[in-house]
Amino acid sequence: MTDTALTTENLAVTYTGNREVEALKGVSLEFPANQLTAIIGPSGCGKSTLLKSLNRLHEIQPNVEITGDVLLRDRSVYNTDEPVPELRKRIGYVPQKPTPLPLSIYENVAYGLKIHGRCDSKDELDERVETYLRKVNLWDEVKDRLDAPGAELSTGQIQRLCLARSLAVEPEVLLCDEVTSALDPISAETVEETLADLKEEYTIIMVTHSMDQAKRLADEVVFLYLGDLIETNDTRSFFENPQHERTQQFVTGHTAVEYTESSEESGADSETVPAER
Ligand SMILES: Nc1ncnc2c1ncn2[C@@H]1O[C@H](COP(=O)(O)OP(=O)(O)OP(=O)(O)O)[C@@H](O)[C@H]1O
Repeated sequence: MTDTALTTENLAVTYTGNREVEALKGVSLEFPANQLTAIIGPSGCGKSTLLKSLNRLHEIQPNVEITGDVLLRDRSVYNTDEPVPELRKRIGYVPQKPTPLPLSIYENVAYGLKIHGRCDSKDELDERVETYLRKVNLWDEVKDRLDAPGAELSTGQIQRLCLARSLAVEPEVLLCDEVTSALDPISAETVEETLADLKEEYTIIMVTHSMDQAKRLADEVVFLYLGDLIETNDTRSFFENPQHERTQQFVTGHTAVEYTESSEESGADSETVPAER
């Protein structure tokens, strides 16, 4: 039986600013543990909204209403007294544009370990920093300059440093928001290789615009369309034998997005929208 790390129960998110946008319309899903799930769909279909609502990140913005629930294992993410920063430690988030702390490479990784009192001695801290830098395949590139500012690294290296920083607080789930899309192709490939290694050990949920990346990396695929969950399946079945007509259109690059206020806002139009960016 598949072990489920995270569950959404009829999760609905509405932005209530100048215009009301139903970004997610009652999505019920199970994310399997120690696997990588890719969330895909046309622009404006609710991918980022779903990802951010998994660890309550969307609450940073004003005018957002949410109903339903998210369960981490069997504990509610929304109906809980647990402070949100503690929750976000257990469900980490890696953004599209990586931003290192204004600290050294070493301190970028040590920061979370120190704050959460996870190391009793300097030796242990050194060991843990090395462990996490190795996990993201960065150790060999930085071991001789650990005191250099994190910001001096290349964008691809910074993305891996940010991954190491997220892993250092030992999250149960890692949310990755288009983490390769701001990178040059070689850096993107290196980060992708790192994610392929990490998925053996971590539950990763990743938003991607690239179907090729989803095919290469994902164990499971979730397909959203205008805020609705259309189909979820293991990656091979999803691409080789899509069950839903909309999925078939999407995987063949012929998704026609209906003209709605929300699709207008997100830049989609009524013409055929290419599935790949
Ligand atoms: N802060 C906000 N206020 C109002 N509407 C928003 C807000 N954020 C997102 N939306 C709208 O909610 C819908 C879903 O947006 P979301 O960013 O989740 O989609 P997405 O699939 O991640 O899009 P993309 O692929 O373009 O990044 C879109 O119609 C978008 O315009």
